[in-house]
Amino acid sequence: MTWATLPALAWRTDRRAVVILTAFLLSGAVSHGLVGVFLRELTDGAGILWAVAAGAALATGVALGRAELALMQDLAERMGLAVQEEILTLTSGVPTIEHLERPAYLDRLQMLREESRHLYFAVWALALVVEHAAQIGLGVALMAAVHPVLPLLMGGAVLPSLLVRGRATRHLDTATERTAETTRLEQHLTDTITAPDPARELRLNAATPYLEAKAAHHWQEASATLSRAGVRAALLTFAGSATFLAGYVAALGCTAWLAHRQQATTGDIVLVATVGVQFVTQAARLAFHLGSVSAGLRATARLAWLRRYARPAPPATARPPRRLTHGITLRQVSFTYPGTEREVLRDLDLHLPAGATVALVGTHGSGKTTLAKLLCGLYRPTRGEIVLDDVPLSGLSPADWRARVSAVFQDLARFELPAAEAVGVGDLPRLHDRAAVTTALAQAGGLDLIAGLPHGLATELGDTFEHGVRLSGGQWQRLALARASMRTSPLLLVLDEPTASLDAPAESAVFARYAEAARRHPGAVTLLITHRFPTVRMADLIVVLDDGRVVQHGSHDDLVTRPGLYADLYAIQRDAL
Ligand SMILES: Nc1ncnc2c1ncn2[C@@H]1O[C@H](COP(=O)(O)OP(=O)(O)OP(=O)(O)O)[C@@H](O)[C@H]1O
Repeated sequence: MTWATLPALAWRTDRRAVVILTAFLLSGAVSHGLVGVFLRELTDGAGILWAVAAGAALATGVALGRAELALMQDLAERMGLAVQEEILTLTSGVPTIEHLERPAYLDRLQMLREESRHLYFAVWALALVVEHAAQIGLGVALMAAVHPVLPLLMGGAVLPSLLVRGRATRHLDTATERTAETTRLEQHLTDTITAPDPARELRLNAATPYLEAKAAHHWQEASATLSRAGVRAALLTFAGSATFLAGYVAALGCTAWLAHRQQATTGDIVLVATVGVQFVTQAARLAFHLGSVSAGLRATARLAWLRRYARPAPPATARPPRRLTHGITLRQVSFTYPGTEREVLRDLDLHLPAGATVALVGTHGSGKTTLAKLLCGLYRPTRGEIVLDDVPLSGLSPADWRARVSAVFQDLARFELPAAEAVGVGDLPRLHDRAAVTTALAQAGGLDLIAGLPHGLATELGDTFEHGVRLSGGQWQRLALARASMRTSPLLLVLDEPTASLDAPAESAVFARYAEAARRHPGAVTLLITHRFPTVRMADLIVVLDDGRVVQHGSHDDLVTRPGLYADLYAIQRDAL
Protein backbone atom coordinates (compact mmCIF):
# COMPACT_ATOMS: atom_id res chain seq x y z
CA MET A 1 0.00 0.00 0.00
CA THR A 2 1.34 3.40 -0.91
CA TRP A 3 0.20 6.99 -0.52
CA ALA A 4 -1.19 6.71 -4.02
CA THR A 5 -3.81 4.22 -2.79
CA LEU A 6 -5.98 6.92 -1.25
CA PRO A 7 -6.16 9.24 -4.27
CA ALA A 8 -6.61 6.13 -6.41
CA LEU A 9 -9.63 5.14 -4.31
CA ALA A 10 -11.02 8.68 -4.64
CA TRP A 11 -10.32 8.70 -8.39
CA ARG A 12 -12.16 5.38 -8.77
CA THR A 13 -15.13 6.78 -6.88
CA ASP A 14 -15.58 10.08 -8.81
CA ARG A 15 -12.96 11.57 -11.16
CA ARG A 16 -14.85 14.80 -11.80
CA ALA A 17 -15.19 15.54 -8.10
CA VAL A 18 -11.43 14.92 -7.62
CA VAL A 19 -10.50 17.39 -10.40
CA ILE A 20 -12.87 20.12 -9.14
CA LEU A 21 -11.74 19.59 -5.58
CA THR A 22 -8.05 19.90 -6.50
CA ALA A 23 -8.75 23.18 -8.34
CA PHE A 24 -10.67 24.52 -5.32
CA LEU A 25 -7.94 23.46 -2.90
CA LEU A 26 -5.16 25.15 -4.84
CA SER A 27 -7.13 28.37 -5.41
CA GLY A 28 -8.04 28.42 -1.70
CA ALA A 29 -4.36 28.05 -0.78
CA VAL A 30 -3.34 30.95 -3.06
CA SER A 31 -6.10 33.28 -1.81
CA HIS A 32 -5.02 32.70 1.80
CA GLY A 33 -1.40 33.50 0.94
CA LEU A 34 -2.38 36.66 -0.88
CA VAL A 35 -4.01 38.10 2.27
CA GLY A 36 -0.54 38.63 3.81
CA VAL A 37 0.79 40.33 0.65
CA PHE A 38 -2.16 42.73 0.46
CA LEU A 39 -1.86 43.60 4.15
CA ARG A 40 1.84 44.35 3.72
CA GLU A 41 1.16 46.70 0.81
CA LEU A 42 -1.63 48.37 2.79
CA THR A 43 0.66 48.87 5.81
CA ASP A 44 3.42 50.29 3.64
CA GLY A 45 0.97 52.94 2.33
CA ALA A 46 -0.11 51.51 -1.01
CA GLY A 47 -3.74 52.69 -0.59
CA ILE A 48 -7.28 51.55 0.11
CA LEU A 49 -7.45 49.34 -3.00
CA TRP A 50 -5.09 46.87 -1.30
CA ALA A 51 -7.43 46.69 1.71
CA VAL A 52 -10.30 45.83 -0.64
CA ALA A 53 -8.10 43.24 -2.37
CA ALA A 54 -7.14 41.72 1.03
CA GLY A 55 -10.81 41.47 1.97
CA ALA A 56 -11.68 39.94 -1.41
CA ALA A 57 -8.85 37.38 -1.08
CA LEU A 58 -10.03 36.44 2.39
CA ALA A 59 -13.68 36.16 1.26
CA THR A 60 -12.65 34.02 -1.74
CA GLY A 61 -10.63 31.75 0.54
CA VAL A 62 -13.58 31.32 2.92
CA ALA A 63 -16.08 30.71 0.07
CA LEU A 64 -13.82 28.15 -1.58
CA GLY A 65 -13.33 26.48 1.80
CA ARG A 66 -17.12 26.04 2.18
CA ALA A 67 -17.50 24.58 -1.32
CA GLU A 68 -14.55 22.27 -0.70
CA LEU A 69 -16.11 21.07 2.51
CA ALA A 70 -19.38 20.05 0.86
CA LEU A 71 -17.60 18.36 -2.05
CA MET A 72 -15.17 16.50 0.17
CA GLN A 73 -17.87 15.34 2.53
CA ASP A 74 -19.85 13.88 -0.33
CA LEU A 75 -16.84 12.22 -1.97
CA ALA A 76 -15.50 10.83 1.30
CA GLU A 77 -18.91 9.44 2.25
CA ARG A 78 -19.25 7.63 -1.07
CA MET A 79 -15.71 6.28 -0.76
CA GLY A 80 -16.37 5.03 2.77
CA LEU A 81 -19.47 3.24 1.54
CA ALA A 82 -17.64 1.65 -1.39
CA VAL A 83 -14.93 0.38 0.96
CA GLN A 84 -17.48 -0.99 3.46
CA GLU A 85 -19.15 -2.84 0.61
CA GLU A 86 -15.82 -4.22 -0.55
CA ILE A 87 -15.04 -5.45 2.99
CA LEU A 88 -18.40 -7.24 3.12
CA THR A 89 -17.97 -8.80 -0.32
CA LEU A 90 -14.42 -9.92 0.44
CA THR A 91 -15.29 -11.30 3.87
CA SER A 92 -18.19 -13.32 2.60
CA GLY A 93 -16.26 -14.42 -0.50
CA VAL A 94 -13.53 -16.28 1.42
CA PRO A 95 -14.10 -19.96 0.62
CA THR A 96 -13.31 -21.22 4.14
CA ILE A 97 -14.73 -19.87 7.40
CA GLU A 98 -11.61 -19.86 9.56
CA HIS A 99 -11.41 -16.05 9.44
CA LEU A 100 -14.80 -15.97 11.16
CA GLU A 101 -13.85 -18.45 13.89
CA ARG A 102 -10.26 -17.50 14.63
CA PRO A 103 -9.53 -14.78 17.22
CA ALA A 104 -6.48 -13.36 15.43
CA TYR A 105 -8.45 -12.94 12.20
CA LEU A 106 -11.47 -11.60 14.03
CA ASP A 107 -9.28 -8.95 15.64
CA ARG A 108 -7.89 -7.97 12.25
CA LEU A 109 -11.35 -7.80 10.75
CA GLN A 110 -12.66 -5.82 13.70
CA MET A 111 -9.80 -3.34 13.32
CA LEU A 112 -10.37 -3.12 9.59
CA ARG A 113 -14.09 -2.41 10.11
CA GLU A 114 -13.24 0.26 12.66
CA GLU A 115 -10.41 1.71 10.64
CA SER A 116 -12.46 1.80 7.47
CA ARG A 117 -14.07 4.83 9.08
CA HIS A 118 -10.61 6.44 9.00
CA LEU A 119 -10.66 6.09 5.24
CA TYR A 120 -13.49 8.57 5.19
CA PHE A 121 -11.35 11.11 7.06
CA ALA A 122 -8.14 10.06 5.35
CA VAL A 123 -9.21 11.13 1.86
CA TRP A 124 -10.50 14.31 3.30
CA ALA A 125 -7.29 14.73 5.27
CA LEU A 126 -5.20 14.01 2.19
CA ALA A 127 -6.96 16.79 0.31
CA LEU A 128 -6.30 19.13 3.24
CA VAL A 129 -2.66 18.01 3.35
CA VAL A 130 -2.35 19.11 -0.29
CA GLU A 131 -4.00 22.44 0.51
CA HIS A 132 -1.89 23.11 3.62
CA ALA A 133 1.30 22.03 1.86
CA ALA A 134 0.51 24.51 -0.95
CA GLN A 135 -0.22 27.25 1.60
CA ILE A 136 3.00 26.50 3.45
CA GLY A 137 4.97 26.54 0.16
CA LEU A 138 3.56 29.95 -0.66
CA GLY A 139 4.28 31.17 2.90
CA VAL A 140 7.89 29.98 2.62
CA ALA A 141 8.32 31.90 -0.66
CA LEU A 142 6.84 35.11 0.82
CA MET A 143 8.99 34.89 3.97
CA ALA A 144 12.10 34.09 1.95
CA ALA A 145 11.47 37.30 -0.03
CA VAL A 146 11.79 39.25 3.26
CA HIS A 147 14.85 37.29 4.40
CA PRO A 148 16.01 33.75 3.58
CA VAL A 149 16.59 32.89 7.22
CA LEU A 150 12.88 33.30 8.09
CA PRO A 151 11.56 30.14 6.39
CA LEU A 152 14.52 28.26 7.87
CA LEU A 153 13.50 29.36 11.37
CA MET A 154 9.91 28.33 10.79
CA GLY A 155 10.76 25.20 8.80
CA GLY A 156 13.37 24.07 11.35
CA ALA A 157 10.55 23.91 13.88
CA VAL A 158 8.18 22.05 11.55
CA LEU A 159 10.20 18.90 10.98
CA PRO A 160 10.81 17.84 14.60
CA SER A 161 7.24 18.74 15.39
CA LEU A 162 5.90 16.52 12.61
CA LEU A 163 8.06 13.65 13.84
CA VAL A 164 6.83 14.10 17.39
CA ARG A 165 3.20 14.11 16.23
CA GLY A 166 3.82 10.99 14.14
CA ARG A 167 5.02 9.28 17.31
CA ALA A 168 1.90 10.41 19.13
CA THR A 169 -0.29 8.78 16.47
CA ARG A 170 1.76 5.57 16.61
CA HIS A 171 1.23 5.43 20.38
CA LEU A 172 -2.53 5.61 19.88
CA ASP A 173 -2.51 2.97 17.15
CA THR A 174 -0.42 0.51 19.14
CA ALA A 175 -2.84 0.92 22.05
CA THR A 176 -5.85 0.30 19.76
CA GLU A 177 -4.19 -2.83 18.41
CA ARG A 178 -3.32 -4.09 21.89
CA THR A 179 -6.85 -3.58 23.15
CA ALA A 180 -8.64 -5.13 20.14
CA GLU A 181 -9.24 -8.49 21.85
CA THR A 182 -10.35 -6.95 25.15
CA THR A 183 -12.71 -4.64 23.29
CA ARG A 184 -14.14 -7.60 21.37
CA LEU A 185 -14.70 -9.51 24.63
CA GLU A 186 -16.38 -6.51 26.22
CA GLN A 187 -18.60 -6.13 23.17
CA HIS A 188 -19.50 -9.83 23.24
CA LEU A 189 -20.47 -9.66 26.92
CA THR A 190 -22.50 -6.49 26.41
CA ASP A 191 -24.29 -8.08 23.44
CA THR A 192 -24.99 -11.20 25.51
CA ILE A 193 -26.49 -9.13 28.32
CA THR A 194 -28.71 -7.14 25.98
CA ALA A 195 -29.69 -9.86 23.46
CA PRO A 196 -33.15 -11.39 23.91
CA ASP A 197 -32.11 -15.08 23.65
CA PRO A 198 -29.69 -15.34 26.55
CA ALA A 199 -32.00 -13.12 28.67
CA ARG A 200 -33.99 -16.06 30.14
CA GLU A 201 -30.94 -17.95 31.31
CA LEU A 202 -29.28 -14.81 32.61
CA ARG A 203 -32.35 -13.84 34.66
CA LEU A 204 -32.74 -17.33 36.13
CA ASN A 205 -29.08 -17.64 37.00
CA ALA A 206 -28.98 -14.01 38.16
CA ALA A 207 -25.76 -13.91 36.17
CA THR A 208 -26.26 -10.46 34.64
CA PRO A 209 -24.37 -8.54 37.41
CA TYR A 210 -21.47 -10.98 37.07
CA LEU A 211 -21.30 -10.50 33.28
CA GLU A 212 -21.75 -6.76 33.70
CA ALA A 213 -18.83 -6.67 36.12
CA LYS A 214 -16.72 -8.72 33.70
CA ALA A 215 -17.66 -6.44 30.78
CA ALA A 216 -16.86 -3.39 32.94
CA HIS A 217 -13.51 -4.91 33.88
CA HIS A 218 -12.62 -5.45 30.20
CA TRP A 219 -13.83 -1.97 29.36
CA GLN A 220 -11.76 -0.43 32.16
CA GLU A 221 -8.72 -2.45 31.11
CA ALA A 222 -9.06 -1.30 27.49
CA SER A 223 -9.86 2.29 28.33
CA ALA A 224 -6.97 2.49 30.84
CA THR A 225 -4.55 1.40 28.11
CA LEU A 226 -6.15 3.78 25.62
CA SER A 227 -6.20 6.72 27.98
CA ARG A 228 -2.54 6.14 28.99
CA ALA A 229 -1.69 6.23 25.30
CA GLY A 230 -3.95 9.28 24.91
CA VAL A 231 -2.10 11.18 27.65
CA ARG A 232 1.27 10.30 26.12
CA ALA A 233 0.02 11.36 22.69
CA ALA A 234 -1.36 14.64 24.10
CA LEU A 235 1.98 15.44 25.77
CA LEU A 236 3.83 14.74 22.54
CA THR A 237 1.34 16.86 20.59
CA PHE A 238 1.81 19.67 23.08
CA ALA A 239 5.59 19.42 22.66
CA GLY A 240 5.08 19.57 18.89
CA SER A 241 2.93 22.72 19.15
CA ALA A 242 5.49 24.36 21.45
CA THR A 243 8.20 23.75 18.84
CA PHE A 244 6.04 25.47 16.21
CA LEU A 245 5.45 28.45 18.42
CA ALA A 246 9.14 28.81 19.19
CA GLY A 247 9.83 29.01 15.44
CA TYR A 248 7.09 31.63 14.99
CA VAL A 249 8.33 33.85 17.79
CA ALA A 250 11.91 33.58 16.51
CA ALA A 251 10.84 34.52 12.94
CA LEU A 252 8.83 37.53 14.17
CA GLY A 253 11.70 38.69 16.42
CA CYS A 254 14.12 38.39 13.51
CA THR A 255 11.86 40.52 11.21
CA ALA A 256 11.52 43.20 13.92
CA TRP A 257 15.28 43.25 14.22
CA LEU A 258 15.60 43.58 10.40
CA ALA A 259 13.07 46.46 10.43
CA HIS A 260 15.07 48.10 13.21
CA ARG A 261 18.14 47.91 10.92
CA GLN A 262 16.11 49.32 7.99
CA GLN A 263 16.40 46.02 6.13
CA ALA A 264 12.65 45.35 6.27
CA THR A 265 9.51 47.51 6.32
CA THR A 266 6.69 47.61 8.88
CA GLY A 267 4.59 45.93 6.17
CA ASP A 268 7.09 43.06 6.18
CA ILE A 269 6.48 42.62 9.92
CA VAL A 270 2.73 42.49 9.21
CA LEU A 271 3.37 40.03 6.34
CA VAL A 272 5.52 37.72 8.50
CA ALA A 273 3.04 37.98 11.39
CA THR A 274 0.12 37.10 9.06
CA VAL A 275 1.90 34.41 7.06
CA GLY A 276 3.62 33.14 10.23
CA VAL A 277 0.28 32.64 12.02
CA GLN A 278 -1.03 30.88 8.92
CA PHE A 279 2.20 28.87 8.80
CA VAL A 280 1.87 27.77 12.42
CA THR A 281 -1.78 26.83 12.13
CA GLN A 282 -1.29 25.27 8.69
CA ALA A 283 1.69 23.22 9.85
CA ALA A 284 -0.26 22.10 12.94
CA ARG A 285 -3.18 21.12 10.72
CA LEU A 286 -0.81 19.52 8.24
CA ALA A 287 0.63 17.37 11.03
CA PHE A 288 -2.84 16.52 12.30
CA HIS A 289 -4.10 15.60 8.85
CA LEU A 290 -0.94 13.63 8.13
CA GLY A 291 -1.86 11.58 11.20
CA SER A 292 -5.32 10.94 9.74
CA VAL A 293 -3.79 10.05 6.40
CA SER A 294 -1.43 7.57 8.03
CA ALA A 295 -4.38 6.02 9.93
CA GLY A 296 -6.14 5.74 6.57
CA LEU A 297 -3.06 4.15 5.08
CA ARG A 298 -3.04 1.54 7.80
CA ALA A 299 -6.69 0.86 7.00
CA THR A 300 -5.79 0.45 3.34
CA ALA A 301 -2.93 -1.86 4.37
CA ARG A 302 -5.44 -4.02 6.23
CA LEU A 303 -7.75 -3.84 3.25
CA ALA A 304 -4.84 -5.06 1.11
CA TRP A 305 -4.38 -7.92 3.59
CA LEU A 306 -8.05 -8.83 3.25
CA ARG A 307 -7.81 -8.61 -0.54
CA ARG A 308 -4.81 -10.96 -0.48
CA TYR A 309 -6.52 -13.25 2.03
CA ALA A 310 -9.70 -13.39 0.00
CA ARG A 311 -7.81 -13.91 -3.24
CA PRO A 312 -9.79 -16.29 -5.41
CA ALA A 313 -8.79 -19.94 -5.04
CA PRO A 314 -6.55 -21.40 -7.78
CA PRO A 315 -8.54 -22.28 -10.87
CA ALA A 316 -10.50 -25.49 -10.58
CA THR A 317 -8.98 -28.53 -12.25
CA ALA A 318 -12.24 -30.46 -12.23
CA ARG A 319 -15.97 -30.07 -11.87
CA PRO A 320 -18.16 -31.92 -9.38
CA PRO A 321 -19.68 -35.07 -10.86
CA ARG A 322 -23.33 -34.78 -11.90
CA ARG A 323 -24.12 -37.55 -9.42
CA LEU A 324 -21.94 -39.72 -7.22
CA THR A 325 -21.49 -43.27 -8.42
CA HIS A 326 -18.90 -44.50 -5.94
CA GLY A 327 -19.18 -42.07 -3.04
CA ILE A 328 -17.03 -39.81 -0.88
CA THR A 329 -13.71 -41.15 0.36
CA LEU A 330 -11.48 -39.73 3.07
CA ARG A 331 -7.84 -40.71 2.86
CA GLN A 332 -5.72 -40.18 5.94
CA VAL A 333 -7.58 -36.96 6.73
CA SER A 334 -6.32 -35.00 9.73
CA PHE A 335 -7.34 -31.56 10.85
CA THR A 336 -6.14 -28.92 13.30
CA TYR A 337 -8.10 -25.69 13.66
CA PRO A 338 -5.93 -22.78 12.47
CA GLY A 339 -4.20 -21.06 15.32
CA THR A 340 -4.53 -24.10 17.63
CA GLU A 341 -2.19 -26.98 18.40
CA ARG A 342 -4.46 -30.00 18.89
CA GLU A 343 -5.44 -32.29 16.01
CA VAL A 344 -9.22 -32.65 16.36
CA LEU A 345 -9.43 -35.22 13.53
CA ARG A 346 -6.71 -37.77 13.09
CA ASP A 347 -5.88 -40.05 10.16
CA LEU A 348 -9.45 -40.69 9.06
CA ASP A 349 -9.80 -43.38 6.42
CA LEU A 350 -13.44 -43.65 5.54
CA HIS A 351 -15.74 -44.38 2.65
CA LEU A 352 -19.23 -42.88 2.51
CA PRO A 353 -21.00 -44.84 -0.25
CA ALA A 354 -23.12 -43.04 -2.86
CA GLY A 355 -26.81 -43.33 -2.00
CA ALA A 356 -26.11 -44.14 1.66
CA THR A 357 -27.47 -42.44 4.73
CA VAL A 358 -24.52 -42.23 7.10
CA ALA A 359 -24.85 -41.44 10.81
CA LEU A 360 -21.95 -39.92 12.72
CA VAL A 361 -21.98 -40.91 16.36
CA GLY A 362 -19.66 -40.00 19.22
CA THR A 363 -19.33 -38.22 22.52
CA HIS A 364 -19.41 -34.43 22.68
CA GLY A 365 -16.31 -32.87 21.17
CA SER A 366 -15.27 -36.03 19.31
CA GLY A 367 -15.12 -34.15 15.98
CA LYS A 368 -18.46 -34.86 14.27
CA THR A 369 -19.29 -31.26 13.32
CA THR A 370 -15.68 -30.63 12.32
CA LEU A 371 -15.81 -33.59 9.94
CA ALA A 372 -19.07 -32.25 8.48
CA LYS A 373 -17.47 -28.82 7.99
CA LEU A 374 -14.54 -30.43 6.16
CA LEU A 375 -16.89 -32.37 3.90
CA CYS A 376 -18.80 -29.16 3.12
CA GLY A 377 -15.51 -27.49 2.13
CA LEU A 378 -15.79 -24.90 4.91
CA TYR A 379 -12.30 -25.94 6.04
CA ARG A 380 -9.55 -27.80 4.21
CA PRO A 381 -7.92 -30.87 5.78
CA THR A 382 -4.53 -30.15 7.30
CA ARG A 383 -3.33 -33.49 5.91
CA GLY A 384 -4.82 -36.13 3.66
CA GLU A 385 -7.50 -35.71 1.03
CA ILE A 386 -11.22 -36.00 0.40
CA VAL A 387 -12.22 -37.55 -2.92
CA LEU A 388 -15.61 -37.49 -4.69
CA ASP A 389 -15.75 -40.66 -6.79
CA ASP A 390 -12.25 -40.11 -8.24
CA VAL A 391 -12.17 -36.28 -8.12
CA PRO A 392 -10.20 -34.70 -5.24
CA LEU A 393 -12.27 -32.05 -3.43
CA SER A 394 -9.22 -29.75 -3.46
CA GLY A 395 -9.38 -29.66 -7.28
CA LEU A 396 -12.91 -28.21 -7.35
CA SER A 397 -13.77 -24.56 -7.16
CA PRO A 398 -15.22 -23.94 -3.66
CA ALA A 399 -18.26 -22.26 -5.22
CA ASP A 400 -18.93 -25.24 -7.52
CA TRP A 401 -18.75 -27.67 -4.62
CA ARG A 402 -20.85 -25.57 -2.26
CA ALA A 403 -23.52 -25.29 -4.95
CA ARG A 404 -23.89 -29.07 -4.64
CA VAL A 405 -24.02 -29.24 -0.84
CA SER A 406 -27.00 -28.65 1.44
CA ALA A 407 -26.60 -28.49 5.18
CA VAL A 408 -28.24 -27.66 8.47
CA PHE A 409 -25.93 -27.07 11.42
CA GLN A 410 -26.67 -26.95 15.14
CA ASP A 411 -26.04 -23.21 15.26
CA LEU A 412 -28.40 -22.54 12.39
CA ALA A 413 -29.06 -19.12 10.92
CA ARG A 414 -32.27 -17.33 11.92
CA PHE A 415 -33.07 -15.22 8.88
CA GLU A 416 -35.45 -12.46 9.90
CA LEU A 417 -37.15 -12.32 6.49
CA PRO A 418 -40.61 -13.19 5.19
CA ALA A 419 -41.07 -16.94 5.78
CA ALA A 420 -40.96 -17.77 2.04
CA GLU A 421 -37.58 -16.06 1.70
CA ALA A 422 -36.21 -17.58 4.91
CA VAL A 423 -36.70 -20.94 3.19
CA GLY A 424 -36.02 -19.85 -0.41
CA VAL A 425 -32.48 -18.57 0.32
CA GLY A 426 -31.52 -22.25 0.42
CA ASP A 427 -31.50 -22.13 -3.38
CA LEU A 428 -31.18 -18.49 -4.46
CA PRO A 429 -32.15 -18.97 -8.13
CA ARG A 430 -35.51 -20.29 -6.87
CA LEU A 431 -35.89 -17.80 -4.02
CA HIS A 432 -39.36 -16.73 -5.20
CA ASP A 433 -40.49 -20.12 -6.49
CA ARG A 434 -43.50 -20.75 -4.21
CA ALA A 435 -43.92 -24.35 -5.40
CA ALA A 436 -40.28 -25.18 -4.61
CA VAL A 437 -40.55 -23.52 -1.19
CA THR A 438 -43.72 -25.48 -0.40
CA THR A 439 -42.16 -28.78 -1.49
CA ALA A 440 -39.11 -28.08 0.70
CA LEU A 441 -41.38 -27.27 3.65
CA ALA A 442 -43.31 -30.50 3.13
CA GLN A 443 -40.04 -32.45 3.15
CA ALA A 444 -39.04 -30.77 6.45
CA GLY A 445 -42.50 -31.28 7.99
CA GLY A 446 -42.98 -27.51 8.17
CA LEU A 447 -46.31 -27.01 6.36
CA ASP A 448 -48.29 -26.89 9.62
CA LEU A 449 -45.94 -24.25 10.93
CA ILE A 450 -46.61 -22.04 7.89
CA ALA A 451 -50.36 -22.66 8.12
CA GLY A 452 -50.25 -21.34 11.71
CA LEU A 453 -48.53 -18.06 10.76
CA PRO A 454 -50.79 -14.97 10.43
CA HIS A 455 -49.85 -14.31 6.78
CA GLY A 456 -48.60 -17.75 5.80
CA LEU A 457 -45.45 -17.60 3.68
CA ALA A 458 -45.60 -13.79 3.61
CA THR A 459 -45.25 -13.52 7.41
CA GLU A 460 -42.26 -11.46 8.54
CA LEU A 461 -40.19 -13.50 11.00
CA GLY A 462 -38.22 -12.39 14.01
CA ASP A 463 -38.18 -9.58 16.53
CA THR A 464 -36.43 -7.00 14.40
CA PHE A 465 -39.65 -5.94 12.69
CA GLU A 466 -42.45 -4.49 14.74
CA HIS A 467 -44.93 -6.99 13.27
CA GLY A 468 -42.41 -9.84 13.00
CA VAL A 469 -43.47 -13.18 14.47
CA ARG A 470 -41.23 -14.73 17.09
CA LEU A 471 -40.64 -18.44 16.43
CA SER A 472 -39.65 -21.20 18.83
CA GLY A 473 -36.29 -22.98 18.56
CA GLY A 474 -37.98 -26.02 16.99
CA GLN A 475 -39.80 -23.84 14.47
CA TRP A 476 -36.57 -22.16 13.39
CA GLN A 477 -35.11 -25.64 12.99
CA ARG A 478 -37.99 -26.69 10.74
CA LEU A 479 -37.33 -23.69 8.53
CA ALA A 480 -33.60 -24.45 8.42
CA LEU A 481 -34.40 -28.03 7.41
CA ALA A 482 -36.71 -26.75 4.69
CA ARG A 483 -33.97 -24.38 3.53
CA ALA A 484 -31.58 -27.32 3.24
CA SER A 485 -34.23 -29.15 1.18
CA MET A 486 -34.46 -26.40 -1.45
CA ARG A 487 -31.69 -27.80 -3.62
CA THR A 488 -33.02 -30.75 -5.49
CA SER A 489 -29.79 -32.50 -6.44
CA PRO A 490 -27.13 -31.96 -3.80
CA LEU A 491 -24.27 -34.47 -3.79
CA LEU A 492 -23.99 -34.13 -0.03
CA LEU A 493 -26.74 -33.38 2.47
CA VAL A 494 -25.55 -32.71 6.03
CA LEU A 495 -28.05 -32.74 8.88
CA ASP A 496 -26.07 -31.84 12.02
CA GLU A 497 -28.51 -32.19 14.93
CA PRO A 498 -31.09 -30.06 13.15
CA THR A 499 -33.92 -31.52 15.19
CA ALA A 500 -32.53 -31.28 18.73
CA SER A 501 -35.56 -29.18 19.72
CA LEU A 502 -38.03 -31.80 18.51
CA ASP A 503 -39.05 -34.84 20.53
CA ALA A 504 -37.57 -38.22 19.58
CA PRO A 505 -40.58 -39.51 17.53
CA ALA A 506 -40.79 -36.20 15.61
CA GLU A 507 -37.06 -36.36 14.92
CA SER A 508 -37.33 -39.97 13.73
CA ALA A 509 -40.19 -38.99 11.41
CA VAL A 510 -38.11 -36.19 9.89
CA PHE A 511 -35.06 -38.39 9.38
CA ALA A 512 -37.18 -41.21 7.96
CA ARG A 513 -38.34 -38.78 5.26
CA TYR A 514 -34.76 -37.75 4.45
CA ALA A 515 -33.57 -41.40 4.44
CA GLU A 516 -36.41 -42.23 2.08
CA ALA A 517 -35.50 -39.30 -0.19
CA ALA A 518 -31.86 -40.49 -0.17
CA ARG A 519 -33.01 -43.91 -1.41
CA ARG A 520 -34.92 -42.24 -4.24
CA HIS A 521 -31.82 -40.21 -5.28
CA PRO A 522 -28.95 -42.65 -4.96
CA GLY A 523 -26.33 -40.30 -6.44
CA ALA A 524 -25.70 -38.46 -3.15
CA VAL A 525 -24.58 -39.01 0.43
CA THR A 526 -26.80 -38.02 3.36
CA LEU A 527 -24.90 -37.42 6.59
CA LEU A 528 -26.80 -37.37 9.90
CA ILE A 529 -25.36 -36.22 13.18
CA THR A 530 -27.54 -37.00 16.17
CA HIS A 531 -27.24 -38.37 19.67
CA ARG A 532 -30.58 -40.23 19.45
CA PHE A 533 -30.33 -43.91 18.70
CA PRO A 534 -33.84 -44.43 17.30
CA THR A 535 -32.66 -42.11 14.50
CA VAL A 536 -29.12 -43.45 14.29
CA ARG A 537 -30.27 -47.00 13.74
CA MET A 538 -32.09 -45.98 10.54
CA ALA A 539 -28.78 -45.16 8.84
CA ASP A 540 -27.23 -47.53 6.30
CA LEU A 541 -23.79 -46.90 7.76
CA ILE A 542 -22.87 -45.72 11.26
CA VAL A 543 -19.45 -44.17 11.88
CA VAL A 544 -18.33 -43.89 15.51
CA LEU A 545 -15.85 -41.14 16.35
CA ASP A 546 -13.87 -40.93 19.55
CA ASP A 547 -11.40 -38.14 20.20
CA GLY A 548 -10.99 -37.38 16.51
CA ARG A 549 -10.55 -40.97 15.33
CA VAL A 550 -12.91 -43.44 13.68
CA VAL A 551 -13.14 -46.24 16.21
CA GLN A 552 -16.00 -48.27 14.71
CA HIS A 553 -18.18 -48.36 11.63
CA GLY A 554 -20.93 -50.63 10.37
CA SER A 555 -24.68 -51.09 10.62
CA HIS A 556 -26.65 -50.79 13.85
CA ASP A 557 -27.29 -54.53 14.10
CA ASP A 558 -23.64 -55.21 13.59
CA LEU A 559 -22.28 -52.59 16.01
CA VAL A 560 -24.74 -53.15 18.82
CA THR A 561 -23.61 -56.73 19.24
CA ARG A 562 -19.90 -55.89 19.30
CA PRO A 563 -18.25 -54.65 22.49
CA GLY A 564 -17.20 -51.05 21.98
CA LEU A 565 -18.17 -47.41 22.28
CA TYR A 566 -21.32 -47.75 20.15
CA ALA A 567 -22.76 -50.58 22.27
CA ASP A 568 -21.87 -48.62 25.44
CA LEU A 569 -23.55 -45.41 24.25
CA TYR A 570 -26.57 -47.36 23.04
CA ALA A 571 -26.91 -49.19 26.37
CA ILE A 572 -26.73 -45.91 28.34
CA GLN A 573 -29.56 -44.41 26.30
CA ARG A 574 -31.69 -47.57 26.31
CA ASP A 575 -31.34 -47.93 30.10
CA ALA A 576 -32.30 -44.30 30.61
CA LEU A 577 -35.67 -44.85 28.94
N1 LIG B 1 -13.60 -23.05 15.52
C1 LIG B 1 -12.91 -23.83 16.33
N2 LIG B 1 -11.66 -23.49 16.69
C2 LIG B 1 -10.93 -24.28 17.49
N3 LIG B 1 -11.36 -25.45 18.00
C3 LIG B 1 -12.60 -25.86 17.68
C4 LIG B 1 -13.45 -25.06 16.83
N4 LIG B 1 -14.62 -25.71 16.69
C5 LIG B 1 -14.52 -26.85 17.41
N5 LIG B 1 -13.31 -26.94 18.00
C6 LIG B 1 -12.81 -28.05 18.82
O1 LIG B 1 -12.81 -29.22 18.03
C7 LIG B 1 -13.20 -30.35 18.78
C8 LIG B 1 -14.32 -31.07 18.05
O2 LIG B 1 -15.45 -30.20 18.00
P1 LIG B 1 -16.78 -30.61 17.22
O3 LIG B 1 -17.69 -29.47 17.27
O4 LIG B 1 -16.38 -31.11 15.88
O5 LIG B 1 -17.31 -31.81 18.12
P2 LIG B 1 -18.69 -32.60 18.02
O6 LIG B 1 -18.34 -34.05 18.04
O7 LIG B 1 -19.50 -32.12 16.87
O8 LIG B 1 -19.34 -32.18 19.40
P3 LIG B 1 -20.91 -32.05 19.80
O9 LIG B 1 -21.46 -33.45 19.87
O10 LIG B 1 -20.85 -31.43 21.13
O11 LIG B 1 -21.57 -31.20 18.78
C9 LIG B 1 -13.63 -29.83 20.15
O12 LIG B 1 -12.58 -30.10 21.05
C10 LIG B 1 -13.77 -28.35 19.97
O13 LIG B 1 -13.38 -27.67 21.12
